[in-house]
Amino acid sequence: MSGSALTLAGLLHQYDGGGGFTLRCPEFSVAAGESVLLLGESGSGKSTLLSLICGILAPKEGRIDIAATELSKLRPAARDAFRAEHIGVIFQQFNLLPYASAQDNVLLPLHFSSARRARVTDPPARARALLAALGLPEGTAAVAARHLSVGQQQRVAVARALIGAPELIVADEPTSALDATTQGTFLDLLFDQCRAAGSALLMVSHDPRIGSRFDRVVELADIVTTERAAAA
Ligand SMILES: Nc1ncnc2c1ncn2[C@@H]1O[C@H](COP(=O)(O)OP(=O)(O)OP(=O)(O)O)[C@@H](O)[C@H]1O
Repeated sequence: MSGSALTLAGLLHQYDGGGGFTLRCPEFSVAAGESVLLLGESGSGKSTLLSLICGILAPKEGRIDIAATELSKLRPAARDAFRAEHIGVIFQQFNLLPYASAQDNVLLPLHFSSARRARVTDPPARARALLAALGLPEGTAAVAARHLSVGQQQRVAVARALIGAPELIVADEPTSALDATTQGTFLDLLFDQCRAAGSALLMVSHDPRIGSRFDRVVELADIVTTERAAAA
């Protein structure tokens, strides 16, 4: 499994509440260091699939392998620890700690994973270097996340995902709040950093225009089938 950052097989997920949304993914994989854009309409199940891949949701059936570990076999606490160590997640809403500085937000994953921490020689210096490489103005590292612009918060979220070079970066529409020019610059920086860290990148979006930057573009509908329970 050394050539694969992520492998899904026979996956089945069903939400207990809500509209009875069911998602099946027979097979899908991302190679080590590969960048893949997953395209799908709103409501098609992109975030659900990413939550399964990150171990935030557990599948009813099937298996998820990341970095040669069967994530789907782990209990919730072990899945959280695994995520901290092997996956950098960039959420749609960034999920930054609002009162913590940009630098402290970037350092957060290292508190949850000693292995990831061990891969960074000087964490504060690395956090500042990542923020600078992602285009944060000098001095911004000390500013509380809640005082940063949306674009700056996006960069902090990316630096937090990248620190400690996890095998897989998972990004849920990270450019949705950016204009076209800023989006291009942001993606250049994200790709540079993923390449430097050797991380695979799986990004979901509904915007096909960014596809040319990726090694592979996949339509969600080609890898998953979904069903909704009929309304009562
Ligand atoms: N917590 C939940 N409980 C029950 N059903 C849910 C839950 N979250 C999502 N769903 C259902 O799953 C479907 C897929 O949602 P999901 O967020 O995965 O889609 P998406 O493609 O990421 O959408 P968007 O692009 O708008 O973020 C939704 O239409 C909704 O019906």
